[in-house]
Amino acid sequence: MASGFPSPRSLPSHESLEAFGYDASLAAHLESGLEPGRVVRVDRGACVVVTAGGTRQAVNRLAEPVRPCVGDWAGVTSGREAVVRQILPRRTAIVRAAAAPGVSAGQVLAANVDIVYIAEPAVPEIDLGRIERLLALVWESGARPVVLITKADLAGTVLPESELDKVVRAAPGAEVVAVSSVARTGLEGLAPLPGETAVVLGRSGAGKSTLVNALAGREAMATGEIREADGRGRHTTVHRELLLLPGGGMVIDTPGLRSIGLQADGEGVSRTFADLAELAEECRFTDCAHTTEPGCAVTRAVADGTLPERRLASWRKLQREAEWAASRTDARLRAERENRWKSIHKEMRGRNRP
Ligand SMILES: Nc1nc2c(ncn2[C@@H]2O[C@H](COP(=O)(O)OP(=O)(O)OP(=O)(O)O)[C@@H](O)[C@H]2O)c(=O)[nH]1
Ligand SMILES: [Zn+2]
Repeated sequence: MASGFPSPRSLPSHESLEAFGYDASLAAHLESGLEPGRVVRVDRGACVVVTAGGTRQAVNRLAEPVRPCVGDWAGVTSGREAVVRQILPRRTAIVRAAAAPGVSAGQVLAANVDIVYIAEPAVPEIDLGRIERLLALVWESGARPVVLITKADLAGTVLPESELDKVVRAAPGAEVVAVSSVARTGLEGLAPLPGETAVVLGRSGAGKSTLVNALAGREAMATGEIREADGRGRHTTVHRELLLLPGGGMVIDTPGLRSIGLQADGEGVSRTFADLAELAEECRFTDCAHTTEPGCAVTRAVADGTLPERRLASWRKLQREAEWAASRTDARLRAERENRWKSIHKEMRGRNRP
């Protein structure tokens, strides 16, 4: 199903809602009178849900300003078309800052995922900063990141150890694997376990859809050529889609990410730079800014080559961005609170009038 919506169909016998990960703790949140369903495809606002009765197109009738996103568990009423009336609490959510200026709420890229494959191609060159940025997003979400250096077959017979080592050092706490979807290397043991959901994130042309097809064992997603000039992709995938894999896990393909803005100032950045945080504990001053302070363990590590200067700069940049995003969120929440109070006061004044 590379393009177009599926016509309503019944679930094959091996596909039940449990196969998509439905369980008692989700059922506990379902409003009475609604049927559970998982959002398996989102394409410019239109979505497809899978319910016990089959897969069908859905329309959104949610009261709150929440948009269903791929991976969501929904409460629906269903006829020929399903109607989404509730979104069950998300266990995890991959959220990036909204691209549009003036909009402070983030965009949920995928929900209820256990694993995020961060796809970064080995050629023309590995962008460590992009990996760190995505790692911050993933650690923040509650899902487990796995960094995949894709197209390893194009980087010589094996990806040089030194290259891979740089990635490992930029991704403390995360698994790093060199893979080739074409030569089928590095894929063993990669697929999510039965009931688990993975999502692939990365820039256009990183090989996300090719990887999803390799895991699915069929051409489920269309793949694209990359531009000769700059080795970038052409944004072949335009929708987000969840597939059930032969092994029982699920994987979500997504369109190439143009921007990866950080949304919150939580655990994300500090976990991504856990090595730096550990070094900073050894600085003489607890409020060390790691610039010109004497006894700074961070600048010492840069000087003796154990910490790449690039990584320190990347940390500063992402931290500043996350703090700024958090302060904007605070300002927005404050404004919303004030507006709510204003309208309550106005209403009370109206009521007290004789
Ligand atoms: N040699 C080689 N080429 C690959 C590999 N994986 C993907 N490619 C090629 O890279 C190009 C882009 O792959 P896609 O899978 O379409 O990339 P994508 O990340 O899904 O791109 P968008 O859908 O635009 O976001 C295609 O020409 C693929 O054949 C690989 O492991 N080895
Ligand atoms: Zn310091």
